[in-house]
Amino acid sequence: MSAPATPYTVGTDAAAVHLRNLNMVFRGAGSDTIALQDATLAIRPGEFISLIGPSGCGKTTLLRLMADLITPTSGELRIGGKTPAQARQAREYGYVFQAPALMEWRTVLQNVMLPLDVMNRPKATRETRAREMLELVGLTGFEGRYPWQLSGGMQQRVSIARALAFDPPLLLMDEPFGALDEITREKLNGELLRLWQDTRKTVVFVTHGITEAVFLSTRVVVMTARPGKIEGVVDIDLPHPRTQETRESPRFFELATRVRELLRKGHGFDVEE
Ligand SMILES: Nc1ncnc2c1ncn2[C@@H]1O[C@H](COP(=O)(O)OP(=O)(O)OP(=O)(O)O)[C@@H](O)[C@H]1O
Repeated sequence: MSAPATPYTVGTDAAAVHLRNLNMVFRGAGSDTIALQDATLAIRPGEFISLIGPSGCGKTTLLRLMADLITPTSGELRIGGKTPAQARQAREYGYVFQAPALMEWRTVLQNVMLPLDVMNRPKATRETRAREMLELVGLTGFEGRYPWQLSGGMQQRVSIARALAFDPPLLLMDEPFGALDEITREKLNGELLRLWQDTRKTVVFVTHGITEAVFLSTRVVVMTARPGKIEGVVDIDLPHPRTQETRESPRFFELATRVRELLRKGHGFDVEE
């Protein structure tokens, strides 16, 4: 276990995501908000990284910067060696939002096919690919349903299938299971891990849940608010495959405690030894 003061770094080209001294300031009428200050991090291809921290610490801002939805105030950001704008054009990432954001008038199959329609992929391959993705997330048999006919967990699986449809190397996930009950969330955590192992995508996952972060990740990035900063990084050395037993192991408890300590430190609380 480690929480290096300077996060792991690799050469820009080797990293799936590389940020160096990244800053994001939102200019307000009266005051500015430093949403992200001096963030440096390199994410290796195939890693599962969770971003955890209190409300307002810049987790979504960091994800939006990676997705080229906003432009940094200063600093460097590369996605697979490309600028965020180049990466967006090259469709390097899929984005999963907190709310599934499905189109109500399209069936499950049509929702998953949507990005392929937009990209004008050959018609014959669109449906085959969408069906494969639905199988991957365990929704075979539900192709003809409409989003409103599905549970929240199933809707979120459809949005994951949609994000994977064009096979991006990077998956950006913003609290995808935040609105779900604990049991459904644990089930989807297991499914997401299996999917990650099958596809070897790089995943950047925003969460408020310590156990969720520890269970899923190769590393947990702990952030603090006002200004938004990376407080520390915890390596998660739990073996795979991870199961219910993993959650109950002493090592799991130790790692969760380490993440919790960093969160408390960021809040300015005393850290219990
Ligand atoms: N478009 C914007 N304009 C002005 N301020 C913004 C904007 N987007 C975010 N902020 C501010 O930047 C800070 C970081 O916001 P961000 O949404 O990244 O936090 P977060 O860690 O994702 O929070 P939460 O856990 O509540 O989703 C907050 O203070 C927020 O109010």
